[in-house]
Amino acid sequence: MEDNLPVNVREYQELAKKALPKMHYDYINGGAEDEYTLRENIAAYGRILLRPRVLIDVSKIDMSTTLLGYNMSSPIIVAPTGAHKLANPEGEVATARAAAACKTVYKRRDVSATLVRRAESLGFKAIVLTVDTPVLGRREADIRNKMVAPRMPNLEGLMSFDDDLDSEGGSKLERFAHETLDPSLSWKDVEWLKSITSLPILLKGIVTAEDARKAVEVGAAGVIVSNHGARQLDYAPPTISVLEEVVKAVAGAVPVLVDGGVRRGTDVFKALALGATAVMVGRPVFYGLAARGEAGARHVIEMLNRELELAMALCGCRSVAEVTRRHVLTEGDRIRALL
Ligand SMILES: Cc1cc2nc3c(=O)[nH]c(=O)nc-3n(C[C@H](O)[C@H](O)[C@H](O)COP(=O)(O)O)c2cc1C
Ligand SMILES: CCCCCCC(=O)C(=O)O
Repeated sequence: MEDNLPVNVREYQELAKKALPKMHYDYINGGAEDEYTLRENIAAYGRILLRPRVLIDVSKIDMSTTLLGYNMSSPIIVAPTGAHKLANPEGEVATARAAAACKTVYKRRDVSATLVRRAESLGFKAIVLTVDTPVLGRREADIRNKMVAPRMPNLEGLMSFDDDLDSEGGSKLERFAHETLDPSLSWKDVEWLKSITSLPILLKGIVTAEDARKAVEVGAAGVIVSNHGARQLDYAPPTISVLEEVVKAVAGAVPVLVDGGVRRGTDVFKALALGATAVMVGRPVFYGLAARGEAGARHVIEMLNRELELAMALCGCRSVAEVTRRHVLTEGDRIRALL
């Protein structure tokens, strides 16, 4: 075992910053425009307090849960993210064990269909359709750094990558996204996706009760409360602040997942208490990967799991099912208590 291993996600973030070229660190770490939502995704967790229960035998903690009928050892999963090679040469291979998702529908539906077929034949269990990225958010650090579009090996042979994309205007990634992403993406495309696959489809990027209800209506198998890690629409609400609204709207019809700003096991605990079935982490995995390769990514996930286990024990919860709404005190709760 190496000496002086980081003891939390934030320390991994510091190591990642030292390890990576500025352009790559900024791409991974940055958010859209003023980065209000980026800060708030994390800060909003800080405004939720825990209500521990005591004198409960917590000598055995079971963090296992089920999602779409599959057993999982923990409710923490890796968010669908691209470009892991920016963090480490091993890239996605190093984090693949935890990943089970497909991504955005592209302008070229034939490309999307090929990716879906590939996912099916490789034994993936679900498709994640990212619905918050019809166009790319304005990431000013990438514009300043003239961010070069990362290689996307899964698209090789399906799309052309022009290395000479003119970066005069700033981010080459933005240019690539402009050519690739489909701003006309709409609810009917969910129908289309459903028509070409029997895999369950989860919609990622829902932050309102209205869209959550629609997602259930069109037959989504799950809803992911996400603002894309604050990389798309700045001033979108921090995800933990709208999780409960979405959970209520969905009313148990499908599982609700959440991501954005999760940096501690206590954050995972808070999300579970507010009704999430599972919680996804994006940047923390990149930090681990950048700092220590596959071992770092694994350590980050392990640390979050151990932190969750501790939070459960100290709150008197022996299983995920025992984590309830009564275990957290939100800002809203505090305001209502004053009225
Ligand atoms: C470097 C990077 C690449 C990402 N790529 C994708 C992507 O290709 N598709 C997608 O739906 N979300 C993508 N995301 C967003 C994540 O899935 C997730 O919503 C977000 O990272 C969660 O916030 P967190 O980083 O604070 O945990 C990406 C995020 C990062 C940081
Ligand atoms: C089709 C190119 C866009 C890739 C964007 C990756 C991503 O989602 C991100 O947040 O960055």
